[in-house]
Order: sequence, then structure tokens, then C-alpha cells
Amino acid sequence: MAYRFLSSRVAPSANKQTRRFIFIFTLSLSFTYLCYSIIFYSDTIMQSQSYEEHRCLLFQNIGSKKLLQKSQCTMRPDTKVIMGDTSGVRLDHREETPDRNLTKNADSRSTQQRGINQTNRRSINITVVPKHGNKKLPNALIVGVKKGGTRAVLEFIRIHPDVRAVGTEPHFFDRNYDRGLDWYRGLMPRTLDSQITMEKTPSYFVTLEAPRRISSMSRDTKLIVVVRNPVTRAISDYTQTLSKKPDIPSFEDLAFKNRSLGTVDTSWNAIRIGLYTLHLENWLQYFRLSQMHFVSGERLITDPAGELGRVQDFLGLKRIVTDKHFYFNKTKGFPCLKKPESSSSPRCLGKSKGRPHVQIDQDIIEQLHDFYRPYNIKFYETVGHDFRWD
Ligand SMILES: Nc1ncnc2c1ncn2[C@@H]1O[C@H](COP(=O)(O)OS(=O)(=O)O)[C@@H](OP(=O)(O)O)[C@H]1O
Repeated sequence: MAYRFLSSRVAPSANKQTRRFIFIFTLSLSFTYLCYSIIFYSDTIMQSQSYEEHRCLLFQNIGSKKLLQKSQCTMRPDTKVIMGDTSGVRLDHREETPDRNLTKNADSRSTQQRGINQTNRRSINITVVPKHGNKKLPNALIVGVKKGGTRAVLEFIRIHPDVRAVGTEPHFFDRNYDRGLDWYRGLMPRTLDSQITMEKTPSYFVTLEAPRRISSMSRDTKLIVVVRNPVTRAISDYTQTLSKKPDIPSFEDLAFKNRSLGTVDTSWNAIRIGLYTLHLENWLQYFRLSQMHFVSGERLITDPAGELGRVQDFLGLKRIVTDKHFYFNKTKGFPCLKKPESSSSPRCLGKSKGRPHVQIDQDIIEQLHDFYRPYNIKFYETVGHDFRWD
């Protein structure tokens, strides 16, 4: 068509060569224009995509789940979303998974976080949301006891605005000590100077090396121990083990070396952990009693606000967590939080907290009470408080 159009406009005297030249020239001009348009258009698309990516990264950095949900970001399937300070994420369901997995998770979370931060630094040229504070070694630890109510204390105290805590159990001073303090610090949430960093690992209380290791990190570390009637604690411990390994021997078979002679097997962990006074002696070689606070696992259930009030006093915090933060959940049979740290809706602890115990004969329970009595009395004397377990 173009050829015919040009042919009609060119003087008849022009030779065939000139007409062909004009035609080729027009054609290449049109082709150049077409290419230019395509390149310009695709560049515009790429720019807008990259802007969306920046927005997504910013939202990730802000750490707001809601913002992420509302934004138009379309994540690639392999994209890992890091929402704010994940070291503080609640992981009730994970805490009973093998520790190696936990620490791996924590490790990879901080690696992912670093990766995203680096990406942000490289690619974002617009407002960067500042990250508050630094990762610091903990100033306070919930060191025990297993099945005492350690999760409840951690979840309740972390509502306080001046407390930041690791959600998972780092097991640094027992299983992961070889990884070093920098690794441990890396697991911690960022805190402002005015905030307290905390973690809980209930096995520390019965780990021989833990007091020495903790005191070499800082002699000023504040230690919280949640204690509970050692017999109920042992049954709770056994209930948990049984839920994972249904084939284990009966509680009675494990608790006694010789039932008729009443010889208790103190080498069984579920029994050994309850010998509080023996473990405490080890701690008192490295820490003053005033650096330790004992929470009653029983009162934690009947009066969580009262127990938390004393924990706040011990940590030198204003009493902000009060009875207005708790309600009694009849279905669960335990106090729950009206407004936990990570959400605005009420929340109870996970299913593994406050589950029904295995039925144990009353005479076995009595026998174990008799066994623990002298140890309990010694413990009350040392800490200066009668927990009334008898
Ligand atoms: N508010 C609230 N909700 C649920 N459970 C509560 C609460 N307060 C204390 N407890 C008691 O906590 C017990 C579990 O203790 P721990 O968190 O220390 O267990 S663990 O060592 O971390 O596995 C758990 O033990 P069991 O009742 O034997 O399951 C509870 O009795």
C-alpha cells in the first residue's frame, strides 16, 4: 500500500531507483518508531513493578500483618515474609518440637531478616522505617521449672511495654552453649535501652553448668523460677511424655525403684526436677538470693495479676500488667489474656498447657508427698516463703 501511495506522489520523471530508496527509508523509519515504542512501554511496566516491590519490602519492614494483608503485594511462592520482630513471635505449638529445629528456625529467621534488610538498603531510595533498638543479651531469664507455668509467666509479662522476649526456648545455657554469645544475642528481639530482654528455658534450673555460665554472661542477671507442687509437676511432666510416647511404663513403675519399700527413683527426671532445694544450692553458689524470684505456679492460676505484680516489682517495672488484662476462661479452666502482646483479641495458652492429667492412685500421690516433704521444707526455709504444698 505504502509503495502504491508513494508511487502516486512521486514525479513520473523520477526513476525507479529513487522511488525504491524512499520506500525503504520510510519503512525503516516506521520500524524504528515501532521498536522505540515497545522498549519504552516495557520499561514503564518494569518501573511500576519495581515500585510495587519496594512497597512490599517496606511493608515487611514495618512489620504489620494488617498492612501486608491490605497491600497489593503479590509474593512469589518462594518469598518468605518476615513480619517485624519475629524473635518475639508466639510459638506455643513449636515449643515442644525438638530443640534443634527451634534453634534452626530462630537462626534462619535472623538470616532471612538480614537478607531483607540488605535488599532494602540496596534497592530502596525512599523513606526507610527505622528499626528500634539493638539486640542485647537478656537481663532477665525464666530458668524453670519445667511444667511450673513458665510459658504463662513469659506470655503475661511480655504484655508489659518495657519487656521484649524471645518466643521460643533458646536452650543456650544447656544445649547450645558452644554456639557462643553472639549467636545467642542474635536470637534476641531488638530493645531500647529502657526495655528488658527476656527468654525462658525451663531446663536451665536443673542444668549443673547453667548458673556458672549465666553468671559469666552477667552476674547481674535476674532469675525467675516458677515452682509448683513437685508431685503435681511430676504428673504433668509424665502426662506430656505419655502424649508423645504412649508406650512408656506406668507412672508408678517409673517413680519407684521399689514401691513396697517406698524407694523413690530420683534418677527419673520427672522426680529429680522436683528436688528444688538441691538445684537451688547450685544457683546460690553464683547468685544472691535477692537476684532470684520465685513465682508460685499454683497462685499463677488462681491470681495471675497478683503473681505478675510481684514479677514486675522484682524486675523494677511499673505495675502495668494488672487484673484488667486477665479473664477466666471457663472452657479452658485457666486464666487467659484479654489482649496479648501480638494481637488485639483474647487468647489462652496452647492445648499443651493446662491439659487433663493422667489419673494416679491417691496412695502413690501420698507416698510422693511424704518423699518430697523434707526437701520442700528446706526449700521454703531457703527462699523464705511457704508454698504450702503439703
Ligand atoms: N493461664 C494458664 N493457662 C494454661 N496453663 C497454665 C496457666 N497458668 C499456669 N499454667 C500451667 O502451666 C503448666 C505448663 O508449664 P510450663 O509452661 O512451664 O510448661 S513447659 O515446661 O514449658 O512445657 C500447665 O501444666 P498442666 O496443667 O500440667 O498442663 C498449667 O498448669
